[in-house]
Amino acid sequence: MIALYNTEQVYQIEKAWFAQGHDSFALMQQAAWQCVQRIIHAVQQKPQTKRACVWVGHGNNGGDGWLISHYLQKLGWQVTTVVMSADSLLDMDDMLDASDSDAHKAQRIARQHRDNFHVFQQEARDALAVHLAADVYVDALFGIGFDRAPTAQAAHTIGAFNHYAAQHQALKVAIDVPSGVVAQTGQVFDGVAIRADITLCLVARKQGLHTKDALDYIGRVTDIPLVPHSDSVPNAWLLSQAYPFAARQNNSHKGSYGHVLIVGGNRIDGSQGMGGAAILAASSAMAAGAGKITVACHDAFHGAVLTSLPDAMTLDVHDTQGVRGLIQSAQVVAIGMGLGRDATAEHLFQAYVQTAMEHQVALIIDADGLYHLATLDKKAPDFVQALKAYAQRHSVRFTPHSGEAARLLHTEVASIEQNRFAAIRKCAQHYGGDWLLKGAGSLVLEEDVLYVCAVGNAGLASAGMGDVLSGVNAGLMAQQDLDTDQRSLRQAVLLHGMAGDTLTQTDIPATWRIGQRGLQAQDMPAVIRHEMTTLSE
Ligand SMILES: NC(=O)C1=CN([C@@H]2O[C@H](COP(=O)(O)OP(=O)(O)OC[C@H]3O[C@@H](n4cnc5c(N)ncnc54)[C@H](O)[C@@H]3O)[C@@H](O)[C@H]2O)[C@H](O)CC1
Ligand SMILES: [K+]
Repeated sequence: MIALYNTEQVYQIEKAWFAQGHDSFALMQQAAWQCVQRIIHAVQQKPQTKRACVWVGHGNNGGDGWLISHYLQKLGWQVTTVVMSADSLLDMDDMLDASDSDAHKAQRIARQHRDNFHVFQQEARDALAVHLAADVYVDALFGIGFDRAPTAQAAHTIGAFNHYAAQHQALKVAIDVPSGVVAQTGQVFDGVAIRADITLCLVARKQGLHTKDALDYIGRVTDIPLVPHSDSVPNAWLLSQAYPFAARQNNSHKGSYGHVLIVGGNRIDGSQGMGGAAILAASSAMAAGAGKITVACHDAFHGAVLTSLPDAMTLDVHDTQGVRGLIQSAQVVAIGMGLGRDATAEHLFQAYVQTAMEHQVALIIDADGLYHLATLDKKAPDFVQALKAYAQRHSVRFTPHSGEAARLLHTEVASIEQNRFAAIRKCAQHYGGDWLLKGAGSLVLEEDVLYVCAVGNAGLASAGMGDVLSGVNAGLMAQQDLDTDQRSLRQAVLLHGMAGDTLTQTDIPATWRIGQRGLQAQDMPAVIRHEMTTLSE
């Protein structure tokens, strides 16, 4: 797995390197030289490609850019350097001052050899445009220092970069971070960011490159490590490979693979009801290999459950005695999908979670279960504290999307989205247990280790996909013959993401192809079974 770092950790790695006596400017020279090698490698199929347009900002990312310009010219490339703002240009006496910042040293080297540069916005657009024909566009505007909504000047420059690069069909190479992406959180403001084909990630892989908006801007990420940092503890791990399953023992029987109880699929007076949620969860649990499944749902849906899952047992979700009895014989209870949000549903939720705790049964709390948990956090804090204590010793998984997480933390969705890494840690601190924060680049916090899920796509954001995921989660947790990794929350997230990617892959016959828009939850269980098979070979 690839280690992911937050920006403080990256700065720490660089600081520790300089503290050992290594020169920071030498590091910048090395960074720039390595980037030049990767750029040349990227266009090696087109040997006639020798025109670059390098856009430089006024921080150290810009410093990298000035040196990249200079080195490419030393190698015979025709290079135009576009300076974002005149105020970053050294005036003549600055040019003679050898003492100052790395970025200025870089600029001085580039300009002392009379590299040709143009100041964006100072020259009329059409006058500038004639200099902008190139095969490679290099984004050295902002790196890990970009930490807020872009100023007008930054937004204008980023927009121009994307415009001219597209006009010249140039390869877009982002240095360290695509400008406009916040390296800490993956945020992009109003779609203003460099749409890189390649991101050359310096020193260490930034966590923000793999979650939220960043996924649409990073292109292919290549690491340029530059300094040793194996002793630094990463903030998260990038998950892209699911854990393989061992073949099942011949002398096993379905009892070995656990009994899953799905509690949901309710019908609140007058509503159509949400039987589908329970059916999706149940069929996904079976697809993930659960031995036995019982669905405690509104009896109006028992027929539908049996039609889609003949081997499932059903129970009325309001039959508290019956459900409590069944909880005792289940390995895992997944509660919340389509349970409803009225007072009765809240009471059922609390009663069944209480019973699961009394009988040491594993829990998955999703959807309306999370809704009630957030309400009970204020209304019945002792119950929530008891669940937190229980979650320290037993498997309890919470699987919110950003909206549910916001309600659980009694805050706004925006505050979750602006730092998802911090949000998932707050949830775990407050409620205990293991957490999944769904969304682009889902985050998993399991056994206090943070993971970013690199599989899956926007198609998984459709209705019912969360119910499928809860089912896969329950199905894996129920199987006592699986090891910790194979039964883990991150394994469920990977399986779910892989199924979504398989369903929307483009290199299959058109008749079977499903677009991300067309992806539906009921397509998933069959593919989950397929993924389970490929992981068991
Ligand atoms: N020796 C080294 O330290 C090395 C650094 N590397 C490169 O340096 C950048 C990080 O450089 P830094 O100066 O910290 O930040 P940036 O270059 O990203 O520029 C930030 C610059 O821009 C301003 N700014 C921040 N946010 C915004 C915004 N939203 N709108 C407008 N302006 C903004 C901010 O005020 C700063 O002035 C790193 O990414 C590497 O590329 C290398 O690792 C080599 C060694
Ligand atoms: K950049």
